[in-house]
Amino acid sequence: MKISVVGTGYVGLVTGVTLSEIGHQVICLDVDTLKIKMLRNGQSPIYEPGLEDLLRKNINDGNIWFTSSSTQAFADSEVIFIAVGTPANHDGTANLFYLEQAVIEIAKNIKKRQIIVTKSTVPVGTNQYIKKLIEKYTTVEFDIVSNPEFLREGSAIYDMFHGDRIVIGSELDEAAAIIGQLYKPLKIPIYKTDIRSAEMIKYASNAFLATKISFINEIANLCDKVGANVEAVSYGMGLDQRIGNQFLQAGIGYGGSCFPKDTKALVQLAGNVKHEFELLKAVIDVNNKQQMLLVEKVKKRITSLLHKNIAVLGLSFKPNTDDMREAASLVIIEELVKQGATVIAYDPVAIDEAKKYLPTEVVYAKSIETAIIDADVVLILTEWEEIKSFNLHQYKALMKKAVIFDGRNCYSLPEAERAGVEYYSVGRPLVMKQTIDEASLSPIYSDKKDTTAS
Ligand SMILES: NC(=O)C1=CN([C@@H]2O[C@H](COP(=O)(O)OP(=O)(O)OC[C@H]3O[C@@H](n4cnc5c(N)ncnc54)[C@H](O)[C@@H]3O)[C@@H](O)[C@H]2O)C=CC1
Ligand SMILES: O=C(O)[C@H]1O[C@H](OP(=O)(O)OP(=O)(O)OC[C@H]2O[C@@H](n3ccc(=O)[nH]c3=O)[C@H](O)[C@@H]2O)[C@H](O)[C@@H](O)[C@@H]1O
Repeated sequence: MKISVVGTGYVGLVTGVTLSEIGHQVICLDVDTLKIKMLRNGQSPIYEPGLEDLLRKNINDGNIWFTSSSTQAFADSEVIFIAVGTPANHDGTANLFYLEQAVIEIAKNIKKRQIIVTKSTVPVGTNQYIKKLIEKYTTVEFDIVSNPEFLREGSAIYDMFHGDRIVIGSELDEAAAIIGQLYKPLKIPIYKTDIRSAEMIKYASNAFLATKISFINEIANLCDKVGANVEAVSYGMGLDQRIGNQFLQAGIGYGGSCFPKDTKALVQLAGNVKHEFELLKAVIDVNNKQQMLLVEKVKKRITSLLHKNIAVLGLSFKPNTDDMREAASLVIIEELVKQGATVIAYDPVAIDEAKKYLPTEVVYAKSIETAIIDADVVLILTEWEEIKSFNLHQYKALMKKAVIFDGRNCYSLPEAERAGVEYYSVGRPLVMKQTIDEASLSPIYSDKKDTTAS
């Protein structure tokens, strides 16, 4: 099939490359000419495991092309996928500016009947709006399909080939059948529904996953106070198949380009129809507090952050991506810098991207070793494999005193105990075996016994 994809970001590029891999002829359009230039040279503008190899293979096989010309992009297309960004406005509503621009370009340039598929995450009712907008600019016939995307960054290619479901929202069985057929080689279950329900499935799914995370983070905070271990708790909960073991990893809260914006957009959407989504508001609130929790623990431990060297390991919002959008590290590092600390940051992949977002005072290290060597305290913010597998004994060997605040529970407690480090994690008991300079230590968990007993 001849397919056009509008927007070559995480979703557009991965979709385009996947569709080309399963036998379609794909042309991708982006207004960012630099991206198009890189893509034509077989270079992926984003770090996504497996993406660049698949991109090059399909460029060489003549299955995928890149352009910044709308005329060229829609000259032969039968199906057009829209995958432009829908970021949050200041008030939390979805910003549809890029979508509107893309839709107008499509409407002005299509010459024959098309199926226009919305992959971008859009509020319920947007596809209906898109339909009306297109009709303003063209008399060419077209059908609208909502086909929300569920891939995760860092495992996007895997997810495209192994997704749990493909949701197709359409008012016309024929259009839904064509899109279903297009995806057939992926052998992923297809769920066909109406357009509004498809739009809602996307927001409800992200909101539910965010709820699971905030829930387990609240349990973790409670575990901290009553002396339980959240790892054991989430494992025990997850054994119940009705609960499931995924998305119960406690930490410093969710970040990324979607959970934060989509939860806010759903609250706004509910507000528009005079429905107070109290539960989701609490989920967002818990997440905002969770991001700062580690800093509060550090402050309790070393009293003042002024002139302290703080090593931060991991900057991206999750491992295996260089995406810094709404990463918890942004909020945490900004606070550390504000309090007068010197931040030495390390990330295996995201440093170049991080520099665009972080305060200029931040110093970047080329390795974990160089980041921690002069540090008073280490903060682990992203569970990259390299960080998780870094030997705990190295902290002990390299730092004057190994004080680690692990926001992602990367190490087991016995491991930390054996290494003799002072180890704070999320929702798990403190490990503090080494001899501690009492003068610099305030009793962060000194009330724990009392609380447990009460
Ligand atoms: N990033 C993710 O993991 C996922 C994102 N989504 C949704 O997919 C949509 C896209 O997200 P991302 O890929 O992360 O965005 P992105 O910001 O990475 O990419 C968007 C791309 O669209 C291009 N663009 C903007 N206006 C354009 C226009 N008029 N014509 C052509 N290109 C244009 C931009 O230059 C950019 O390259 C959003 O609605 C997002 O919520 C859904 C599932 C997963
Ligand atoms: O709409 C989207 O953009 C996508 O949003 C998420 O994908 P993504 O944000 O790429 O990554 P996740 O793996 O979901 O992680 C999101 C955040 O939650 C955090 N998280 C995740 C799981 C967990 O148990 N605990 C936890 O704190 C991660 O560290 C990360 O900051 C969803 O998982 C995708 O299905 C969806 O398509």
